[in-house]
Amino acid sequence: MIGLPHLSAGQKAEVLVEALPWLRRFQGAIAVIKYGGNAMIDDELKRAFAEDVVFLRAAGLKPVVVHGGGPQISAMLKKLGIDSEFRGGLRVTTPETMDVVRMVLTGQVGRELVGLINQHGPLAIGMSGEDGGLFLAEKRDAVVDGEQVDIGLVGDVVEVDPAAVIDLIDAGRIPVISTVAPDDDGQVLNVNADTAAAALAITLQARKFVVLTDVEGLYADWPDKSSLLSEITDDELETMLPSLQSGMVPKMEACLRAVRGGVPTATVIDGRVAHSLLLEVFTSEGAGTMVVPSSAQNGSPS
Ligand SMILES: Nc1ncnc2c1ncn2[C@@H]1O[C@H](COP(=O)(O)OP(=O)(O)O)[C@@H](O)[C@H]1O
Ligand SMILES: CC(=O)N[C@@H](CCC(=O)OP(=O)(O)O)C(=O)O
Repeated sequence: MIGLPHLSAGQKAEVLVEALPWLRRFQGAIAVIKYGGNAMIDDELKRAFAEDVVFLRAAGLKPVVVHGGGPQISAMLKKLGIDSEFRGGLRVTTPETMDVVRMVLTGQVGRELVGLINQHGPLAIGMSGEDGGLFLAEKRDAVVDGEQVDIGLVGDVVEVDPAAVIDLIDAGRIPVISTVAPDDDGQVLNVNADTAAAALAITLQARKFVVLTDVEGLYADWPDKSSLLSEITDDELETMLPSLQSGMVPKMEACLRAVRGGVPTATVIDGRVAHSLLLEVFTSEGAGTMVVPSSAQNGSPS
């Protein structure tokens, strides 16, 4: 975990004052926050994430957490001696793998996050795409070197019924969502968490979509560390998408989809930095890479 330098009283006051316009701008706003499994590195970081989410709620935002758990699923599959591979950033999912995905995401990762948030009060309620008809999924292929490849029980969200999530938000709760989702026949599919989070952000008309991962943001020329982008438009991102690799493919596709779907900004931030979520929401510098519509300038808060 990366620590913060010691601040004087004056510097602390400055930080609080700087937050004021952002607190005003985001009063009552829904923020969909995707917490990637690769960013859940240690207990302290997970605790800091839970604090940030509770802070957002206390500051008058309406946070909705959508979590991943890719590394946690891989660890469990390994423990059980089940082979697993990714194609085009998506896990090849057999029926046996699907059982493990569901168990780990909903029964392990989701439970842990709910527990951490609820150390601050009875706020978080865990649910999956199966609960209250939240997500309807449809089987999808992966695209590898321009070819469609069958990757088994993997789906894309095709419909979102946000009623259950809205009920929770209206009751002052923080929904914590895992992204397994049934298809039309009730077959449960493995849905990439970035993809599902974007679909939910669009349906909820979220004012912010923030994705926590294990890099500083999007690099124009990965892995050249000097090529980190602080802002990119949706059109620029579309042009760049075919050159992206591995987990960045579904992640940046999700950001593009969210912004094109009406979410004002989508930001990829470094989940390995404690409280990066607060920096992103409440400071003028922000954090990570922000995707903005080509037609809009992000600018400063009003
Ligand atoms: N252009 C790029 N910019 C940043 N990261 C990239 C890029 N291309 C590939 N990556 C890789 O994508 C990873 C993030 O995706 P992923 O591992 O799926 O994270 P998460 O579990 O948070 O969804 C990074 O750790 C990095 O190794
Ligand atoms: C289809 C697919 O790849 N599903 C993902 C679901 C979890 C996820 O997306 O987790 P992260 O956000 O931590 O990557 C998987 O099985 O790993």
